[in-house]
Amino acid sequence: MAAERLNDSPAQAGVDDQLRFETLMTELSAKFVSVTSASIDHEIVEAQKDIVRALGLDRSTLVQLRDDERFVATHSWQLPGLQPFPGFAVKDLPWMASAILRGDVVCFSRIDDLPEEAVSERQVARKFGPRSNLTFPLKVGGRVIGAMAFGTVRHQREWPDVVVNRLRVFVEIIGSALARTRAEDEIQRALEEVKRLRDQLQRENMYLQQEIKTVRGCRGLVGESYALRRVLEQVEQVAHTNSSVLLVGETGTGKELIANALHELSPRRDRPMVRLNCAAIPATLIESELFGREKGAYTGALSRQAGRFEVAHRSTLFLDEVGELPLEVQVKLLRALQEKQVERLGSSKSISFDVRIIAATNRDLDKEVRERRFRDDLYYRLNVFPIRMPALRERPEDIPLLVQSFVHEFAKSFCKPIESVDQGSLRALQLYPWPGNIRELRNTVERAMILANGSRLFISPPSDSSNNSAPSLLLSDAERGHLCNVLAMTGWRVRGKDGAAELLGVKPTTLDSMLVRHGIAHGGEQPKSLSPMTLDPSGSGSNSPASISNGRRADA
Ligand SMILES: Nc1ncnc2c1ncn2[C@@H]1O[C@H](COP(=O)(O)OP(=O)(O)OP(=O)(O)O)[C@@H](O)[C@H]1O
Repeated sequence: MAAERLNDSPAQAGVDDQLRFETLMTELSAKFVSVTSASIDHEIVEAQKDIVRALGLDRSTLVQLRDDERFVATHSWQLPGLQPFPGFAVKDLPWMASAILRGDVVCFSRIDDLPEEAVSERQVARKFGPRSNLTFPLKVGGRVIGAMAFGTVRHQREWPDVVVNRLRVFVEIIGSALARTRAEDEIQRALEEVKRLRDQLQRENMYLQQEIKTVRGCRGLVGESYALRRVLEQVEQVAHTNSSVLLVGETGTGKELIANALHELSPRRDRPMVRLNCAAIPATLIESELFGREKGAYTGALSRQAGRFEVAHRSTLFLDEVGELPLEVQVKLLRALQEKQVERLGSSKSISFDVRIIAATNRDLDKEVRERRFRDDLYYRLNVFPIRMPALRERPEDIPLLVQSFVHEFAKSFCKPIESVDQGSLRALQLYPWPGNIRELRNTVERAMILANGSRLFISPPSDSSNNSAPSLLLSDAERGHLCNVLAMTGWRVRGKDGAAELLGVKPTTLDSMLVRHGIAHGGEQPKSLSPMTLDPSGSGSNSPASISNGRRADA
């Protein structure tokens, strides 16, 4: 057998056998350089088998030191019929354990070769073997983590230097392979943890995005008037299309909120809506804001800048105050919308975009077109789906709900626990024409909240409304105002003696339909503003307008 020959002196050893052993060790070493963590355990046992057979041994065992101070056999191979070596506790074989932990090679051909102090080792070896043994410490990153042993239990043998040296190198390679695959496992575990955290973050992100949408979407809109519900129906109809939407209405009526709602309900909601307030940017800069510019495109263009069309690619571009666009920019905007391409200022390269346009204006664009301040072709292009935002005076029944919503908002930020709003104040607010609409109402409530020093809030309508805008001369506004005044006189009673219908000289049913037409109340019901208005003092664990008692919000 090859092992017997290797046992002999080098002079007697067959060159072929030695060559075969060398070849085996080279092959095994090469294999362990690239072994994967999935196959290393199997490959170690296979190598033990090959080495035991090549050297004519009986068994090989790889033990690893565990926290409980035991060398546990993790890989072993032995000839059929032999018991595997079970491993040992440090305290049971102290001489062997400390030799291994020092990093010494333990080699004996006969049990008697063991030193005197190896008392337990001798006893165990006599009882269970081995009769000859060669044990190498197994190191990972310079630290002893176990040992690999080769031995005989049926006969004694010598351990020529060539065998010891080759096996020592091989065990070092096993140690490196274990270190590498352990590190790979660690990296794999770390990657899996990173992936798990990333998935979790993605889920949380989606949740937060959804939350943001909730805040930004229709839910920020308070009101339940017929006029507002009609607007929200239109929003629902057009949101999912790519059509341009033109929002028209007085300042402060909620056009930007509706633009947000349109975007958030559209398939483009995963990307942020891009805004441009055409009135807030000097005419000279609007072009570069819209279309972008190359560095040096004009004096002062110190850097390259992408235009809003590029930024809004696959999303929505909200052009607020579009009626303020200078005529020359209107031409370029129209061309960009027709060609779906822009060129940055200072560049001749065309950049394609896919952008949905929502435009808003508080100007009367029909009139602007007639007076040639707004291009008719651009107007038709933007006015594909017009939505008219009702003025607040057209929907006074929303005022109590809006007031509640704003009171809650400011009560929280000013830390003022308001329990109720004075009913007389609410009626006065409903009679006020609100030229600045909801923005003005919000500012009015904010002012009242700053001045408030009790649990009941009194709110006075702005006194100098005439400074803000000229009174409306429309017959319908005058009629509406008169209806509200008479209703206020009768305590909002429509029917019966001294009711509003009698005072106005009309049938109660006629008054009912007039109230509906003006959006004051529905079907002769008492207007919502008359119901006792009490604010939930605790905020009911939520700061959202929906949590206000009596409060209702529009939800598209
Ligand atoms: N239905 C509503 N419910 C609650 N708040 C509203 C509502 N409509 C408008 N607001 C609030 O009123 C203020 C003005 O709204 P917004 O800016 O959308 O109006 P706008 O019509 O775009 O005004 P402008 O034409 O001056 O730009 C904002 O604070 C907005 O949150």
